[in-house]
Order: sequence, then structure tokens, then C-alpha cells
Amino acid sequence: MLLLLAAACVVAVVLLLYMVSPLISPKPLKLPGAHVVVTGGSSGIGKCVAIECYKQGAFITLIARNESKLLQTKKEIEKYSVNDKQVVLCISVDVSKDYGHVENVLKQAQEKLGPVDMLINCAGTSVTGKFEDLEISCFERLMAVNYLGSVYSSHAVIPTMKERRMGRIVFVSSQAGQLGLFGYTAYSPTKFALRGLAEALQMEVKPYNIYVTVAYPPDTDTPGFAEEIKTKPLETKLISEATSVCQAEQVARIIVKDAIQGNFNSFMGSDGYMLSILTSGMSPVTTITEGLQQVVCMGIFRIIGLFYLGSFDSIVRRCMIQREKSESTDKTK
Ligand SMILES: NC(=O)C1=CN([C@@H]2O[C@H](COP(=O)(O)OP(=O)(O)OC[C@H]3O[C@@H](n4cnc5c(N)ncnc54)[C@H](OP(=O)(O)O)[C@@H]3O)[C@@H](O)[C@H]2O)C=CC1
Ligand SMILES: CCCCCCCCCCCCCCCC(=O)[C@@H](N)CO
Repeated sequence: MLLLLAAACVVAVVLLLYMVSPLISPKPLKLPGAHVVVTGGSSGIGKCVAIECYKQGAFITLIARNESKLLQTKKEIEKYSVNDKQVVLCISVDVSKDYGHVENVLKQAQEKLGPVDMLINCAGTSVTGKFEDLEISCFERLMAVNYLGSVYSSHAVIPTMKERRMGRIVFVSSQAGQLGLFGYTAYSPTKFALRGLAEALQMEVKPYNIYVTVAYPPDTDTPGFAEEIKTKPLETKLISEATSVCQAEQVARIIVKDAIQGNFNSFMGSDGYMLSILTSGMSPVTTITEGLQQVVCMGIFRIIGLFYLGSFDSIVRRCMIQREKSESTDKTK
């Protein structure tokens, strides 16, 4: 009886998804000649995203603070030109400080290279540490850069996208924006916040043919990651070993592909796949197969997830015992 009910449910879901499928599959964005803005485009994942779009014929605006890093990256990107009209524009601005300023520079970029077809919000930074060891200013700064920086840039380009009834907005979250882990009390909430923003915004702009993508990269080999690792607690390091470190080029390729297709979810690797199914919640689906996979796999992935959580808890406990031991031997010395 129960089995029959389950089967009926699955059939109903399939039918429903097929009914709404014309509404949920966007037309791919054409990159040749398109204007792509990449915040955080002078380093790491953002730089590789810019290169990937440039290789496919896009015009690029790079946004970051440090001017010399921007110019150096511009030169690097220009090596990959596919036609002699392509332009790489650099804008030095702090996306987290003054909304008026961000709005202004994006207006200037649109005057030079035309309306923005795709915005990739990649500017971001991380700080790890135990909750009580992190200064309050860290929480404020990370929220300002990672979350508000994405709000400001997106807010400045959405009106024109709505007028043109086309566009793509990408938010670069993190696997740490899908689950909370030891050491990420300041960072994770900023990445979870992007998901909430993306869901609400997607519902608003879908009728205008604008598609929102949230990317959840795992640890990725970038200058930012090299900086982060210097102060990572042992617990965070050990837990992060559950996934391997990705190459920025590979992460960028997947983000660009998903953004062009208008996929809401962008993940990397098998653990990324499991996490995205597990945390799909009430997020929009872009293909029928995606919805189906969520329905079918959610339960089994939860079981696998519980094993991961158990192993993370035991890492944290072991580290605590180890620490207490070494502290007490220190005292007896
Ligand atoms: N590397 C990783 O392991 C992962 C990274 N991510 C996320 O991906 C994004 C990129 O990370 P990654 O490539 O490692 O970072 P990097 O530190 O290598 O690059 C960060 C970029 O953002 C710019 N930036 C930083 N702060 C600001 C600001 N306030 N205003 C404007 N630009 C700014 C930097 O330039 P400048 O300093 O000159 O301003 C730089 O171009 C981040 O959002 C990060 O959280 C997600 C998952 C994993
Ligand atoms: C059922 C499936 C379970 C899968 C468990 C996966 C375990 C996740 C470990 C995540 C490591 C945190 C990555 C943060 C990356 C990041 O954003 C920073 N490096 C930024 O600099």
C-alpha cells in the first residue's frame, strides 16, 4: 500500500514537472559580443571566470580594489582574444563601501561596453577561527564584502536587464554556504545569505527572462585560499579534507556553463552534487531531470550526510581532548 502511494507520488511529480517544463527551461545566453562584468575579477576564481568568458568572445569589465593587480590581469586575459574588437575594462572600486560609487562605475562601464548581459559576483574573502576568537569586526567586514558587495553590484545592473528582458546574475557562494562547519562562523552566514537573496530575486526577475545562478565551489586553489589556510584551525583543516582542492580553471568553466544555461544551482564534483540535492529545499529547478533527481536521491543522501556529520563531530571532539591534554601537560611542566 505504502509502496503504491510512493509510486503514485513519483508519477504525480513527473507529470507536474513536465507540465511546467516550458516555463523553466531558459534559452542559453550567447557570449560572443556580450558584456560580462566580473567582480573580484583580478584574482583566483573571478580571474578564471573572466578568461573563460573572454575565450568565448565576451567583452569584460573587471572590478576589484588593487589597480596594479587589475592591470596585470587585463594583460593576462588579453592573450586569449578571439577577435580584435574585444575589450577588457578595469575598474578599481571597493564593492562593499559606498553604493552610490558602485552604481556610478557600473553606469560608466555600460556607457563604454554596452548594457551588462551577465554579472558575476565573485569579490569575496574569508576568515576562519573559533567564534570567540574572531573579532566582531570580522563578522561585519565579511557580511559587507561577501553579501552587501553582491547586493550593490546586482542592484546597479538589474534595472537595465529588466528593461532589456534578458540577463544573468551569478552569486559565488561556497560549500560553506550549504552547511555550517567548525571555524566558519563568520564566513558561512555570508554565503548562506547569498542563497536567500538569489531565491527571492530569481522569483522576481524570471518573468523578465533574467536567470540567477548560485555557485557552491569547494576549496579551490587560489591566492585567497592560500591566505585562508595560514590561519585555519586544525579542526577546519581536517574537516575540509572530506573534499579535495579544485583548480580555479575547472570551477570557472562549470560556473560559466551553468550561468549561460541559466541553471539556478552550480556545483562541482560528486560531493558538490550530493550537497546540492540535499540542500535543494524550496530552490527553483531549471530542468525536469534536476527535480526528479532531488525527489529520488534526497533520502539516501541524507543518510550519507549523517555519516559525514558524525565523522566531523568526532574530529572536533578528538581535537578538543588533544588540546586539553597538551594544556595540562604544559601546566605540570
Ligand atoms: N578559493 C576557495 O576555496 C573558495 C572561494 N569561494 C569564493 O569565491 C570567491 C573568490 O575567491 P578566491 O578566488 O579564492 O579569492 P581571491 O582572494 O583569490 O580573489 C578575490 C578577488 O576579489 C577582490 N575583492 C576582494 N574584496 C573586494 C572588495 N571589497 N571590493 C572589490 N573587490 C574585492 C580581490 O581583489 P582586491 O583585493 O584587489 O580588491 C580579488 O580580485 C569569494 O567570494 C570566495 O568566498 C568559494 C568557495 C571556495
Ligand atoms: C552527503 C554529502 C556530504 C558532503 C560533505 C562535504 C564536506 C564539505 C567540506 C567543505 C569544506 C568547506 C569548503 C569551503 C570553501 C571556501 O569557501 C573557502 N575555502 C573560501 O576561501
